[in-house]
Amino acid sequence: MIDVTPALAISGLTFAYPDGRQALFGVDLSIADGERVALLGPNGAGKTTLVLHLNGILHGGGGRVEVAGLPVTPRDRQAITEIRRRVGIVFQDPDDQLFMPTVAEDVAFGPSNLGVHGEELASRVTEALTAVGMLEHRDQIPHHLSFGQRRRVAVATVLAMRPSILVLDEPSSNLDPASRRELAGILADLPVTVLMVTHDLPYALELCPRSVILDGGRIVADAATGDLLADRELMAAHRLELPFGFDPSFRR
Ligand SMILES: Nc1ncnc2c1ncn2[C@@H]1O[C@H](COP(=O)(O)OP(=O)(O)OP(=O)(O)O)[C@@H](O)[C@H]1O
Repeated sequence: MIDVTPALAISGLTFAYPDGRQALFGVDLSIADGERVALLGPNGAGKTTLVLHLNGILHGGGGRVEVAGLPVTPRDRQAITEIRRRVGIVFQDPDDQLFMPTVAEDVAFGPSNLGVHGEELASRVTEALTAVGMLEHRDQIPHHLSFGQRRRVAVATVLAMRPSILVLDEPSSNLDPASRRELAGILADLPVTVLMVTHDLPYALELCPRSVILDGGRIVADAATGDLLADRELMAAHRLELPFGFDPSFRR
């Protein structure tokens, strides 16, 4: 039988911060295994709030989040450890994720905490660093690398956990054009389900066949990325702007 359990299933997710500000108003989102989806929306739309629910950092509102069929239940420590293995979040600032003396040790840190050791650990480190084109830097001090290289290593630290879904928060931010393009090539080849939060609409078009627009804590559109970006009224209504001169129809 074919397994049709979605990689991510969110239903009726609501959340208000302790100061009373409601950030999510009943979000429903299902992502199939192997899909690559961009999460778009203006500042303050609720994108980060949504992402922080995927591994239980934020919780306590209404609704349900399931990762590969496993409910995100933050009060169950064993379940949440498994969820944090399954949901790999690459935060915007790689320095939030790199703190060991060498690149290889940073990549080994997560899996070794889960009890992976010896040859299995070594092969995961090699595999993850190879996937991001950073194997030759394995013995370097992370903070001696360039920003773009550190972002790639941050992606490797998450890949080494063999996540069922990779969540990328603004992966192209602060990269020069060549690094941005190289990272796109790396991300396009990863055999993993991806949810990418981005304001970089050409990047969304290049990497994600499907996009979801979140605005005011609600999903307001969910369609093929090319179709969304070509809908000028929809884009303007949600403060989404393509770079000057960029024509999304060229890429479809
Ligand atoms: N810690 C907090 N306490 C209270 N309100 C918050 C907190 N964090 C975010 N918010 C509010 O929740 C709403 C959603 O914010 P969120 O950071 O999720 O938006 P975003 O879509 O990620 O924005 P951006 O594109 O600017 O990163 C905003 O109104 C924001 O002011």
